[in-house]
Formats: sequence, structure tokens, C-alpha cells
Amino acid sequence: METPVARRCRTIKNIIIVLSGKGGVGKSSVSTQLALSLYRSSSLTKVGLLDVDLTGPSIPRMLGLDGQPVHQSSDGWVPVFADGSEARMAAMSVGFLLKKKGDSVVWRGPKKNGMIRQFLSDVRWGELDYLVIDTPPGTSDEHLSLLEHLAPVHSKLSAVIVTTPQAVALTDAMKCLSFSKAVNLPILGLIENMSGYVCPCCGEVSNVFSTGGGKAMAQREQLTFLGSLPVDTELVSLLDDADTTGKSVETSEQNPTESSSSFKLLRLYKATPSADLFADILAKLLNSIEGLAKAKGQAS
Ligand SMILES: Nc1ncnc2c1ncn2[C@@H]1O[C@H](COP(=O)(O)OP(=O)(O)OP(=O)(O)O)[C@@H](O)[C@H]1O
Ligand code: SF4
Repeated sequence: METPVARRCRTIKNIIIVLSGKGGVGKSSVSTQLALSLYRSSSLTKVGLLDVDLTGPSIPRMLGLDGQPVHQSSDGWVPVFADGSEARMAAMSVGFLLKKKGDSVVWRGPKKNGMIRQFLSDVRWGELDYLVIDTPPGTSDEHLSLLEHLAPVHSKLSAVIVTTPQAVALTDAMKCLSFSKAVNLPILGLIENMSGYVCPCCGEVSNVFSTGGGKAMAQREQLTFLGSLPVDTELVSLLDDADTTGKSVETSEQNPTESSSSFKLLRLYKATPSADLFADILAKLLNSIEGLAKAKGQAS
């Protein structure tokens, strides 16, 4: 019999799980950028962004949606739409359900498991081309719950690994890789975040710390290297600023596919150095998705 999760996922084409071995390497910001870039890739693309980092939800803040309410309808929870009435970019996070910003979630495994099941079965995701799932660092209960609930739609799943170039992060990224192999989760590729530094004055990228560790790991492990993202001060102030949606962007380029009042974050994001770099990452990622679909087609 079809599970409630499988029923809800019928209308979702691809589910991309974003993993990182270590905390703080930029997994949530990469998940946000991935969702924004997919949204921007065409005026028809529908994207969902699900935050299952239950104890440290940062997606509402990064999307500038802190404090937005989630409504209950007869058909389940209505996600928060980052693009307002256009309704092509849905987001869901425990952060939307907390009474006060800064409230903490102190839950044991079974409660976390129940919440993840509800996110997958009770949220009215509707038709989605991509559901991007931001996970906590490491490979924890949340990852196992996710995979257990998504088992009936395993063929729609794939993952992206985010690391920083430092040796300690790479060692932890290797753990993600062995986890993915153990649970038969295809990896679309690896992203090296905080690789070099973008000068806020001239945009020049300098290698303040080590770089290239992610690329070397990808080559060694025969993974697709999706690209590197430098430390970008414009991006950090954009993603960390809860008032993003209130900022004035009246001078930015007008795109008829975007709602003028409700999706200011997207226009602000477009102007960061990371957005251009992410466009290359997205192209490679879409290529990996296509390659995976072909491989599955040949296998069946
Ligand atoms: N390329 C980047 N340039 C500048 N700042 C970045 C970059 N990537 C991430 N950050 C910043 O680093 C901080 C941590 O990023 P983020 O929350 O995405 O990491 P994380 O891996 O999801 O952390 P955790 O899962 O441990 O909560 C945030 O303040 C974020 O804005
Ligand atoms: S990268 Fe260029 S603008 Fe930036 S600090 Fe160096 S010299 Fe100055």
C-alpha cells in the first residue's frame, strides 16, 4: 500500500539531499543558493526547500522569511512561499513553527522522526521539479529518518556533498560519502565552499587558506566536482540579514518573472559574486541529474 509520504511525493520529480560532514561549512547557504538558482533557471521551474536541521534551522532567516506563519489547510500544512503569489518556491522549516525566534528545539529521536515524517507527508508541496533538503551536519538520526520515510521513492533521491577545503572537513566529508554508499544514495557531486576570499573592493579572489582539497577528493573518489565558492562578504550579509526582504532594491534590474514586492532576496542574491559562480555549479549539477536519469533508464 502506498505510504502517505509516497503519495505526497508523487508530484515531486527530484529530491536533492544536501549533506556535509562538519557543521558550519555552509550547507544551509549552499541549499538556499541551490534552491534560488533552480528557481531562477526557468520561469516554470517549481522548487521546494525543506529544512530538516531541526535543532538549528536557518532556512527561514536565509530566505528572509523569519516569523512567517505556516497555515493549516484541509489538505495539510501550506508551506511558506518565498516568491509570494507566484508560488514557485515553497519553504518549510521547524523555524516557522516556533513561537519565538531563538526558541530552541530539544527533542529526542522519536519526536524528530515524527516531525520529518510530517514534513514529507503533511506539507502541501504540490507539483515540484526539485525538492532540496537541507540536513544537519554529519550523518545522524535525521538522515536515517529521511531515508527511511523516502524509501518508497528512492529512485527520485540524490545528494550533494558540501565541504570546506580544510583537511578536517574533508575527512568528515569522506564519512558522508561512505554513508551515501551504504544507503545507496547517488551523489550528484561535491561543492567546495569558502574556498578563497572575494575582495569586497575589486572582486579579486585570493587564496587566504588552502583551496583545492574538495576538487582533489572528488577526483580521488570519482565524484563530479561541481565547483568552489569563495568566502563572499556580500553573500554573508545577505543571508545573515533577517531584514533582507525589507531592504530597498528598487534600483535593481526588473525581471518580469519575479514578483516585485515579495522576492527581493532573489534580486539581491543575483548581484553577489557567488551567484555567477553558482550558475556554473548549477549547470554541472543539472548535467549530473540528467546522467543519473539516463543510467537509471538503462538499468531498468
Ligand atoms: N561562501 C560563503 N561566504 C561567506 N560566508 C558564508 C559562505 N558560506 C556560508 N557562509 C556563512 O557561514 C555561516 C555558516 O553557514 P551555514 O549556516 O550555511 O553552515 P552549515 O554548514 O549549514 O552550518 P550548520 O549545519 O552547522 O548549522 C553563515 O553565517 C553563512 O552565511
Ligand atoms: S584584492 Fe585588490 S582591492 Fe582587494 S585588497 Fe587586494 S589590491 Fe585591494
